Amino acid sequence: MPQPIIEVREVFKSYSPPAGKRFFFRTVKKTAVNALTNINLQIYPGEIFVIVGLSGSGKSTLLRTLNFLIPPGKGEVLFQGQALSALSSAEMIALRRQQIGMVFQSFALFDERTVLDNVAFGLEVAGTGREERHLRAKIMLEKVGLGHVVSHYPHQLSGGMQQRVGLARALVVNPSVLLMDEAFSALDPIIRREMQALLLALQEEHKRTLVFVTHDMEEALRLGTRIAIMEEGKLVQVGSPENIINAPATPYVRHFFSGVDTSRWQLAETYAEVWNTP
Ligand SMILES: Nc1ncnc2c1ncn2[C@@H]1O[C@H](COP(=O)(O)OP(=O)(O)OP(=O)(O)O)[C@@H](O)[C@H]1O
Repeated sequence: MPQPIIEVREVFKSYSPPAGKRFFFRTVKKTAVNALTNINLQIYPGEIFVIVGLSGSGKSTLLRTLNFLIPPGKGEVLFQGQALSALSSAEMIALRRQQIGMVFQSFALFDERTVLDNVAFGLEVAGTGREERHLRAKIMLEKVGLGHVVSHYPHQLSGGMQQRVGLARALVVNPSVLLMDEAFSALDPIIRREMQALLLALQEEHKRTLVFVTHDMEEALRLGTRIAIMEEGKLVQVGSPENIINAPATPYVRHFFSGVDTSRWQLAETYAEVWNTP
């Protein structure tokens, strides 16, 4: 068994309640939300680890603990064996810039920068010279099929194209791990399929570790090497797609995947071919 690239040990996270409100001369007490309860998991190099669950089950909170955007209340997260809680703030910034990239649903592009400069941004921050960063950004944009719009601005692109820019921007710094939070959820179904295919094709070429949050079961089955299912802040099952379909650990998991067309997830590899077909 290889060493995990990320390890989560006994992680808990709760959000404090908002201050009690006075209501008809009584103070209404609100209780804390337990967003994560005793999470233990290992993520291995090169896998696409998908986190699924209903809205509010804790997926985004868990994803953000992996790079300490949300530090856990209790427990520890290790990256390549190193406890994140021990890093200085400068080391944490370097880790997020170089090792653990992130792609959001909202694209989060800079409107006033060209596509090329958006993608080159991470390299610029890392001090890479102009010529080299533009070259690397251009190569990455060609890989995501956007070599023809390098001088455009984000508002000139469709949603799918903007998300490809977001992906290129995250990948150009060559992170070991990429965290993706509902990254394709804002896209229409056809574009979403194309993005999934693109991601699988890029993964074929360069095996990174991807941690992908989605509430879409078919997306989880199509992309995931392993799938983690969350329910009310707890991990209820972690396994391969086959394992989860054939041996759901709880009625919740069975219910979750009921009605999903499981014939399609077996086609995952062929999407890479479809993408490469002119
Ligand atoms: N900043 C916050 N303050 C208070 N409560 C929060 C905060 N962020 C999340 N929560 C609560 O923590 C729980 C887990 O939220 P989280 O966003 O991690 O779930 P999720 O599975 O990603 O949900 P969704 O799919 O809707 O994004 C929810 O009950 C949510 O309301």
